[in-house]
Amino acid sequence: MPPLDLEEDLFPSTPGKIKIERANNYAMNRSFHRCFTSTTTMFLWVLLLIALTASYLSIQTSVDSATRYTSGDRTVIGGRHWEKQVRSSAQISRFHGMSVLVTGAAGFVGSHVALALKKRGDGVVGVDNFNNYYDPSLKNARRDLLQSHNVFIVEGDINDARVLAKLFDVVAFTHVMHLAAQAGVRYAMENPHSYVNSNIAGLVTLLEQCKSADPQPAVVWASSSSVYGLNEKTPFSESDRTDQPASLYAATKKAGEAITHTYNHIYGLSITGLRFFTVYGPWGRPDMAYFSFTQDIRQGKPITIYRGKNRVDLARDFTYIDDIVKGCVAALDSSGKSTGSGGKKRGPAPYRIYNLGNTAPVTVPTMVSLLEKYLKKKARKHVVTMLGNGDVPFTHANISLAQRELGYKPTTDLATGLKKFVRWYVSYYIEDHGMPVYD
Ligand SMILES: O=C(O)[C@H]1O[C@H](OP(=O)(O)OP(=O)(O)OC[C@H]2O[C@@H](n3ccc(=O)[nH]c3=O)[C@H](O)[C@@H]2O)[C@H](O)[C@@H](O)[C@H]1O
Repeated sequence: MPPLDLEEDLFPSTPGKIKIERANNYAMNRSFHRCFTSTTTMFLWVLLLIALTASYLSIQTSVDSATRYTSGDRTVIGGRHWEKQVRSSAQISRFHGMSVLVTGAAGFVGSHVALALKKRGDGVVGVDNFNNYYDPSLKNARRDLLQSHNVFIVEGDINDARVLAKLFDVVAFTHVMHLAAQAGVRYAMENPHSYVNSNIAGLVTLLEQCKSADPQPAVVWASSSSVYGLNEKTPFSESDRTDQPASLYAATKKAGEAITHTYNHIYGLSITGLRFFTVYGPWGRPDMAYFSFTQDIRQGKPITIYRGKNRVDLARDFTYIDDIVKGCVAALDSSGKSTGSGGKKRGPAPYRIYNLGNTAPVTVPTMVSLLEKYLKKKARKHVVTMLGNGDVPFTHANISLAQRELGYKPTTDLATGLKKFVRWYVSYYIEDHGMPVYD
């Protein structure tokens, strides 16, 4: 009789060292036979696998290129079902309504703007690449929210000209609200190319599509307060210099302003750039300080607070999301028409830039005390001198131009806005997941 543990002995834990010395002849013959049979079977399986892979690849290359793209719910991009969803989402339900393509629609500002437009009866289609710069589950939740209001988000990248072309084939967008971007000031030191890819290459791909479209849409897009860089004159006005960016993020936004200007000049695209000032609020970005501080304070983890030279506190003109949404919608409403079509300019078109800030800078330590109050928990603060990481010491918007031309008037101070944020945070992360509200 063969030893009971024979198979175990023939497949020892150290690969390549088969302990045959304990096996008798009977076992060797049997194992040889088994080995032979299993090698033949394995060979047949490998053949089958190769055949399957080859036929799969040939099917893939022979079908229409559009079928290679699938949306988040596996809808084939360019397919009939996809087209139906896009058309339905773009349906306008108010007199003189717009049809707006919102890029970055699963993002923080994008999801809020898309919803606001849809609620007032505009047609809205979103596009977003659902990247993992921060937790994609938050982006999926925003998508679900929009879906429940019949806003469809196409899962695609603004660098993908074919996806954009298909969207414009299906819908004659009157406006593009371009909010897709690589955000974050300090992350640019870790991943510089993602900024160039999204904020420059992606922007150009989108503008190429807009310029070729007939009719051309008007474009409103997100620039940033960071273009003011190392300026010391406050508050920051649109006419101030923007030639000393402190981060690559800022540099790509500044480049975006120059790039959009050329598309306005050469092709007659109506362009409005909005310089957002540290936007915060419910459904916000987890990479931003107010959000990550909230998470860390709740979990009893230490937070790092940067401080400027000479122990000066850093300050931001924190702007609440609802105010930003009003500014975006007003910019769309007042954008004026693009004059070109099919790549040809037919006359001058508007080129505008506005600050959308709150005009009330608040220091970072004050922001932290507000969070402590609403979370009913003290932060474990670790204060360090600001590193040379792209940060600027303060921001402060002069919003008189936006006030005059867009009727923009922010109404939410940081205390009120953070309270709303914390309320959302608790309901989204804690109550919805059955965890205790406060530790
Ligand atoms: O207006 C913009 O154009 C930008 O706004 C936002 O950038 P910022 O104003 O830098 O916001 P955010 O990171 O929340 O840091 C806030 C403050 O907390 C300080 N900060 C930050 C992190 C930390 O660990 N500690 C700390 O003290 C930090 O030093 C700073 O003083 C957007 O992220 C950016 O995408 C862009 O839109």
